[in-house]
Amino acid sequence: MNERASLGNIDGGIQVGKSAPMGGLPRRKEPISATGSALARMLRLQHSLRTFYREMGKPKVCFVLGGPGAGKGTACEFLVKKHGLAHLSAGDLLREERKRAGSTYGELIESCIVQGTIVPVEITCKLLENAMNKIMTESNGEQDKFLIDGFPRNLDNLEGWTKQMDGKTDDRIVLYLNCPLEVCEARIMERAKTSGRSDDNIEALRKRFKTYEESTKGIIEHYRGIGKVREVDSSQSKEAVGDAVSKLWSRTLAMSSSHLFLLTHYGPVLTHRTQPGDLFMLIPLALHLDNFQFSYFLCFFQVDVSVIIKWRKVLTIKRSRNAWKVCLKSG
Ligand SMILES: Nc1ncnc2c1ncn2[C@@H]1O[C@H](COP(=O)(O)OP(=O)(O)OP(=O)(O)O)[C@@H](O)[C@H]1O
Ligand SMILES: O=c1ccn([C@@H]2O[C@H](COP(=O)(O)O)[C@@H](O)[C@H]2O)c(=O)[nH]1
Repeated sequence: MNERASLGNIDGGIQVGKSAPMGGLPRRKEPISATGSALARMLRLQHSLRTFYREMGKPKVCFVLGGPGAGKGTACEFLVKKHGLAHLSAGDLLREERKRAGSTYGELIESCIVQGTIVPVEITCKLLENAMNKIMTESNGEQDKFLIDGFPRNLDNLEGWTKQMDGKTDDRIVLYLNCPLEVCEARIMERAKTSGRSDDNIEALRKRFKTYEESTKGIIEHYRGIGKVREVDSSQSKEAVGDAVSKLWSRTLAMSSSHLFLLTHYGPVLTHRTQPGDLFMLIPLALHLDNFQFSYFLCFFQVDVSVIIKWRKVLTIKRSRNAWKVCLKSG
């Protein structure tokens, strides 16, 4: 499903964010001795679980950046088709808002687009937030992975997003499509023959290039500095770029959302990063380790079955009533 743009306007008024999937920790079966270290472990565990569930419930975001004509929209469409992600193009949302009857911001948006300058973040951010909420609501929370194309473009965007979204999203990575501006120019001039866009002409394009060089590149560098940039050479053919972004998605994004964690009083005892192609199952697990005294393990996860199989040297898995039980092998 291509969910590009056409998804909301500023008056949409839907609340952002969705609550964590679980309210709190499960009750333990046996009391633990109230020593200081046990308490410290408990608190640490509680803290990691809170963080974990807080992050789990948030929409996951991949920003897609690159010069005008670098192929952001094209790459996003590919990812939507191949991986079923939701695609929000900030530019498309602004163009949509510009033509909405009665919009307060239509003229301002048009003037920014033609001048190649950046629309104030409050407007763009609200449009993005409304569109994300619409998708999440309509999919009953199932669609929670978003490609945000062409945003954040400058410092105002970056600061505004951080402030307005206030940790409501899990901003995973920035997909940077690196393409020489001469290539971008040739592509846009070709697109201009049919696009009908008021900024697809050489005069507006030069202004957009200037804004890109002066403002957007700094944002990409900011993200690179914190290790979030994944770069693809988008001067290649559409197929090659599609392949590259798809591999990136599988290796980086899918992996980071599919850890197997077993959490205990002692903190996480087992984590594993899965490989592309692993089998995933979404099963609520109540896990017990028989040999531990206070043994409430928990998981509400994407569990990679092949990982469990690898661990079968030390663990066995039994089904007991409605729960799966993981037991240490004796001997
Ligand atoms: N790898 C590619 N090789 C050749 N042409 C491409 C490639 N990727 C995109 N194009 C073409 O270049 C034009 C611009 O692509 P696209 O709209 O995806 O870029 P964009 O980065 O989203 O642009 P903008 O920032 O202006 O919205 C389109 O006509 C598209 O078909
Ligand atoms: O976050 C954004 C995104 C876009 N704009 C304005 O829209 C045009 C066109 O954007 P495309 O991504 O090329 O569709 C851009 O030049 C800006 O004027 C914006 O202000 N903020």
